[in-house]
Amino acid sequence: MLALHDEFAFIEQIKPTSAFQSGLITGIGDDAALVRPKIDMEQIICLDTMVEGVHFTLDTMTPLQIGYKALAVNLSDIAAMGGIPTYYLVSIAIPPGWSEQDLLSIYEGMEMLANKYQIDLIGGDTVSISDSLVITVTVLGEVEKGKHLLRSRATPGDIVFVTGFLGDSAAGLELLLQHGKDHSFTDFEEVLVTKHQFPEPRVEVGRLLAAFERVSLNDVSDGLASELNEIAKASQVVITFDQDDVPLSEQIKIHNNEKSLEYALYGGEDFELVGTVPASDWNSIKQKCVAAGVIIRKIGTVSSGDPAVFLQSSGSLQKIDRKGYNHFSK
Ligand SMILES: Nc1ncnc2c1ncn2[C@@H]1O[C@H](COP(=O)(O)OP(=O)(O)O)[C@@H](O)[C@H]1O
Ligand SMILES: Cc1ncc(C[n+]2csc(CCOP(=O)(O)OP(=O)(O)O)c2C)c(N)n1
Ligand SMILES: [Mg+2]
Ligand SMILES: [Mg+2]
Ligand SMILES: [Mg+2]
Repeated sequence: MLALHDEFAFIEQIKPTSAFQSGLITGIGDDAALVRPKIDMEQIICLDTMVEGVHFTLDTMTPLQIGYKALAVNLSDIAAMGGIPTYYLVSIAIPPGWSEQDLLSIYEGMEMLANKYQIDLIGGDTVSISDSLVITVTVLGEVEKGKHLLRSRATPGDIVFVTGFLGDSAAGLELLLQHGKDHSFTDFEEVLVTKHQFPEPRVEVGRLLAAFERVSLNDVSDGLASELNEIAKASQVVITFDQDDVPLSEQIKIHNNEKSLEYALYGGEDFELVGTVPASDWNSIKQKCVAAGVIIRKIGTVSSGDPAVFLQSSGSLQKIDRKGYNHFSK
């Protein structure tokens, strides 16, 4: 079955009829989009791709969830820079077998977040492909001049923090691969599965952190071990975190207590934020997160030395390498 009869008729259907952003000059319909950047802001630009068979299958995610997550993972990268998202573009390569309704559902999933964050779809590309669906979302964002958050700003003496719970998405994926998305999951399994299908990008936390003087920040796409190593390397510091402080949900402990730490360290796709701040800012940050309804936990400290990450558990220290999700070593 041909996915679409007419590429142009499809584009007409997904074209927004109104805009949230006042800086939008021309969106969908010309050779390129035109936007007017705000003079006192820096522009942020990122993209992430999701590939059928690699990031999702139709057994793990509905078309609506695929769309939602393709935008969510990019909003997570904007959050990790401390930014406000503004616009997005979508490139979609569609194989045979996908109905027009499936494709509209993908866009509906993206719209859920676009409406929440008041961001405009301003362009993209629609092409055919032989086998697997590929969706690439580009997000533009902005941050006050000098207020962007980098991975490279950790300093000895900082505390290390992480938002939310880690590992739930990987545990949810395991359940989905085992039973398929149409299975009737128990309530606690449903929490894990939902975390995999509808991750919440931590844009509000990124914004509140951007008000602080010095924060290093990264989002958890490939697992805590990988992200902490990225901060350690970018900042040229040592990070030590405590096994007992890794935030694990009640649900993951019920699902598989023994493997829960492994999911948290190496599973990925949590899309929480991990970073470091001066110890003097910690209480204030914690209070602001609590007020915003987001869990945030201190998990470790930063010290000087050759870049490395260590896990502390019952008195012993274990070096944690940059293992985690890697597209080319499985
Ligand atoms: N094929 C590519 N061409 C150019 N830059 C790339 C490519 N792949 C990744 N990057 C860049 O490498 C950096 C790390 O990418 P990635 O690990 O995917 O980041 P994240 O995990 O935050 O999404 C980013 O700055 C990204 O833009
Ligand atoms: C069917 C299926 N198999 C495996 C996974 C697990 N998985 C795929 S990509 C990925 C890591 C995150 O993706 P990546 O493209 O590395 O994101 P980025 O770091 O660029 O944000 C994980 C854990 C999945 N989501 N779905
Ligand atoms: Mg990426
Ligand atoms: Mg990232
Ligand atoms: Mg990413």
